[in-house]
Formats: sequence, C-alpha cells, structure tokens
Amino acid sequence: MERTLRGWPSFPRELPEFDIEAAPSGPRELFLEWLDEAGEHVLAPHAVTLSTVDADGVPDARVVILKDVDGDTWAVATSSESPKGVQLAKNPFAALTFFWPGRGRQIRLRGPVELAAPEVSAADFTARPPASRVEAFIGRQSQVLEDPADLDRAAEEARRWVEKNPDVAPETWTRYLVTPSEVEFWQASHDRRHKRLRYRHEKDIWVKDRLWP
Ligand SMILES: Cc1cc2nc3c(=O)[nH]c(=O)nc-3n(C[C@H](O)[C@H](O)[C@H](O)COP(=O)(O)O)c2cc1C
Repeated sequence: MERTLRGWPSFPRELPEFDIEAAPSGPRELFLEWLDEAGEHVLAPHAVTLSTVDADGVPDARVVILKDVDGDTWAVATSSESPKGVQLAKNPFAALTFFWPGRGRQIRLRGPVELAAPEVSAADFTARPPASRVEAFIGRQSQVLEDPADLDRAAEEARRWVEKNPDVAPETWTRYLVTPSEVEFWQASHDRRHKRLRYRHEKDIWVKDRLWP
C-alpha cells in the first residue's frame, strides 16, 4: 500500500508561477486571482474544507461550498443544527482550506466566525435551486438514517412545503462569515522549493511573511 501511495503523482508537469515579490498588499485580491485561475482548470474550485472544533476540543472537517468573498470575510452556508453548526455555536472559530491539485496550490485561512444577518441567510437559502432547498428543509443533517423510506417521506413533505412557500427560509439555514486573521498561499514546485506566503492581520494592516517550505 505504502509503495502505491508513494508512486502516485501529486501535481501536473506544468505548474503556474507564483511571484511572491509582486503579491498584493492584502490576501483578498490574491485569493480572487488564484480562484479565477483555478476555475479555468479544476472542477469545483469553490469547494473548500471547513474545519471546526467540537465541545471536547476535537477537530472536525468537511467540504462545503464557498458562497461569497465580501471585503475581508469568506462566507459558507449550512444548517445551524448540523454538527458543524453546533460546533461553531460553541466555538466560533474555523479554518478554510482550498486545495487545487491541478494547479499545485493550497490556500489556508483561519479566524473567528460570525453569523450573517438573518435576511442574508434567508436570501442565500431562497437563491438555492429547488432540490437544494428541499434537501435543506428536510434538515436532520448527519443524524442516523434508520430507514431510507423515512427520507423519501420527509423529502416529499419538504418538497410540498417549499413549493407552497418559495420565499420562506428555515430559521436554521445560516451563512457563516469567516474573517481570517491569517491567510496562507502555497504553490508547489517540482524542485520541492515550494513557495509560501502568509498574510497576518495585525493592527488593521496585513503583514506578509514568506515561509520556509
Ligand atoms: C463538494 C461538496 C460540497 C458541499 N457543500 C456543502 C455546503 O455548502 N453546505 C453543507 O452543509 N454541506 C455541504 N456538503 C456536505 C458536507 O461535506 C457534509 O457532509 C455535511 O454538511 C455534514 O457535515 P457535518 O456533519 O460536519 O455538519 C458538501 C459536500 C461536498 C463533497
């Protein structure tokens, strides 16, 4: 097994350049640049690993979709009753990790998390396609499903409800806003001299540090 794992390539032969000296003064601009670039090459560039910590201090992580980048906040959305929602209520800090193997790039962000205004969360919900709204209305995310027929029944009930109430969002649907205190950009290099640039938010300015690979 170990040999198989070691034999798999991680990155394509051609990798993009990362000119650290020319990096902008804040991470948002560079993030959007890399996201756009990734969008031309990889599937789901907006899929991101959201890491949280539970009440016992044990980390948890799962992939979600990035909903927006507004100013210095990165937004994701989920149910406040899901395990990650419960974890964020107890411990409102998170990390977001983007990995685009096709570009040899990783971006890591970490910082405090706030809830968007209820009308913003509601608008996020009503903008979802009907099937996604039904799925979110069913709720009970990550609970044990004893019988798949229970899901069919709940989905049918939710479908009827959503059809009759297209502008209503469940109170549990929530946009979470991550305002990073640190953002790190990582660019793979075939000679292993991977390039890393970290932005640290300090007294209202972004401090840039180049990191050892
Ligand atoms: C590509 C992808 C995108 C996903 N997007 C979301 C999302 O935006 N919101 C969400 O609640 N779950 C999303 N999921 C499902 C989560 O990964 C996870 O299974 C679910 O939210 C339950 O997580 P929890 O038990 O840690 O709360 C996505 C999964 C994948 C693979």
